[in-house]
Amino acid sequence: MTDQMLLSARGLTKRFGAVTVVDDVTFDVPRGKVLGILGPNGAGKTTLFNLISGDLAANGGELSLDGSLLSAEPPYKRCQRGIGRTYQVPQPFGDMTAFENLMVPAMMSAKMSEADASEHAAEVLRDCGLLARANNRAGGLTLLDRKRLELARALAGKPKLLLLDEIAGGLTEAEGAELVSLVRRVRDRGVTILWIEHVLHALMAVADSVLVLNFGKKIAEGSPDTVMQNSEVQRVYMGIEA
Ligand SMILES: Nc1ncnc2c1ncn2[C@@H]1O[C@H](COP(=O)(O)OP(=O)(O)OP(=O)(O)O)[C@@H](O)[C@H]1O
Repeated sequence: MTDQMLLSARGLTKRFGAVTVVDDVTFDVPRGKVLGILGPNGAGKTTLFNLISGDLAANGGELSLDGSLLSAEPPYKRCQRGIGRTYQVPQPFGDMTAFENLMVPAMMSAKMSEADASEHAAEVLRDCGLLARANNRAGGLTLLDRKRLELARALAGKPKLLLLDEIAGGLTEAEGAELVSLVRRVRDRGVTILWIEHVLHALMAVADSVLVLNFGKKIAEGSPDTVMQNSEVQRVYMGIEA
């Protein structure tokens, strides 16, 4: 590993009972780059995120961030170390406003003062197209706005590593293009991103490289073009037989 790598995984393994859902997975993510994660349903992609965010403990292997091991640190510690994530099913504090939802990670994870957090929260809401909803109760937002809020909450904690779990599904073409441009802006500010996404054209528009999982094992890794031409990826992910 070199100091150009923000995140490194070595032999990462997770079992549920007798089933190994993340199987000896090794990869590096260079700083400031976007790594796309692909794989069929049940391949272990979200479980991989849960291991990185600390929502689940691994059965084996090692993860390091910024050159130091992420051992048994709980999720809130990992947030404070700069890991932010979205969940497939948005998890806002439903009774708080959109703005208040952002104040929590800005103050608790990014450790900002109330005044700085407030300014940052407003900027993130604007970036994510939610400024007009700042004072709306999160639980009353539409699904699209809850998805935007999910991303905004992750950004409000000022992550250096951002884990995006299927944020493009169900968007119109224009909304998808807006999302791609937002992810690019975030990357251009120096944030390193891992993005699980089935909406391939959105992912391919941003990803610097792609890693493919199948039954928990890494089956391919490389540039988007190379990976999409890989015959095993075409077979397991796109159902194309050679
Ligand atoms: N807490 C759990 N207990 C038992 N099995 C689990 C648990 N979480 C996930 N699994 C199983 O682990 C496997 C991998 O699930 P995971 O959600 O990581 O897949 P995925 O690649 O993210 O799928 P999708 O694209 O459908 O979101 C699946 O077979 C799933 O049923």
